Amino acid sequence: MRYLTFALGKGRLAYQTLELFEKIGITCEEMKDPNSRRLIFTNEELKLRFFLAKGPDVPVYVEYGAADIGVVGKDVILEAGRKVHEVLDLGYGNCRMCVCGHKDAAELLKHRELIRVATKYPNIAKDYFYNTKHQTVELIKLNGSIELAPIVGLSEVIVDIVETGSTLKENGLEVLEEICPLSARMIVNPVSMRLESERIKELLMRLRAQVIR
Ligand SMILES: Nc1ncnc2c1ncn2[C@@H]1O[C@H](COP(=O)(O)OP(=O)(O)OP(=O)(O)O)[C@@H](O)[C@H]1O
Ligand SMILES: O=P(O)(O)OC[C@H]1O[C@H](OP(=O)(O)OP(=O)(O)O)[C@H](O)[C@@H]1O
Repeated sequence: MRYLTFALGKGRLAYQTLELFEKIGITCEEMKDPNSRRLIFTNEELKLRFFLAKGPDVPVYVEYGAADIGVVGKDVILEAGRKVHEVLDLGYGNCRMCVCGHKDAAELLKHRELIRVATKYPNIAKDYFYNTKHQTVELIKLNGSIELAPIVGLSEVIVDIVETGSTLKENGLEVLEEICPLSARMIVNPVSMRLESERIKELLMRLRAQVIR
């Protein structure tokens, strides 16, 4: 039997992903050691391999088949636009992709003015403004602390993740429009889906039973 390989997004989602796998009897204790520099972990008994990767790299590993399965946020899947099958909403990492800014920027959105939009997610922002809203905007790609942009005058609005809303509140900003809800998702390589369909279906069935609870 060949190994099934999993690419798991590092960061916020990693702990809950490992917990979920543990619930269905897939354990990888070594992965939890924060001091380990080891990159890939094997469960010989179940013929599984796991590795943690930066979120945006997960769909890349899965599209190329270097990983059969990936777990990553919906935001990353939408932004990456890779040829992967999204098979399951895992029900954690819930947040929203939103257009945010100072209250008065709502008028600029309403009148579809040519505004600057700062974001870590240019593809999601472009799709929203051009295809959903039919509004021409100037996109500015940033890599973090996106809320700074409207405060220092880099842009009128931002497109970013909102979870509790406290980052916005503490910086005098608010949600102006909601783009879509987000959560952790499981993705599968299309070829693996066919070649390993029995193993993947069984895994999905067991995961679904946990997710619904
Ligand atoms: N408050 C939140 N902020 C950002 N992401 C969140 C939040 N809540 C849930 N998520 C989900 O968790 C995923 C991973 O978030 P995390 O912050 O670890 O990654 P990241 O934003 O790529 O981090 P970094 O840029 O620091 O590497 C996101 O892609 C998103 O789907
Ligand atoms: O609604 P909240 O609960 O406040 O969460 C949302 C904030 O968290 C994320 O930032 P992150 O902590 O990943 O840092 P970053 O801005 O450097 O990416 C996101 O980009 C928002 O800034």
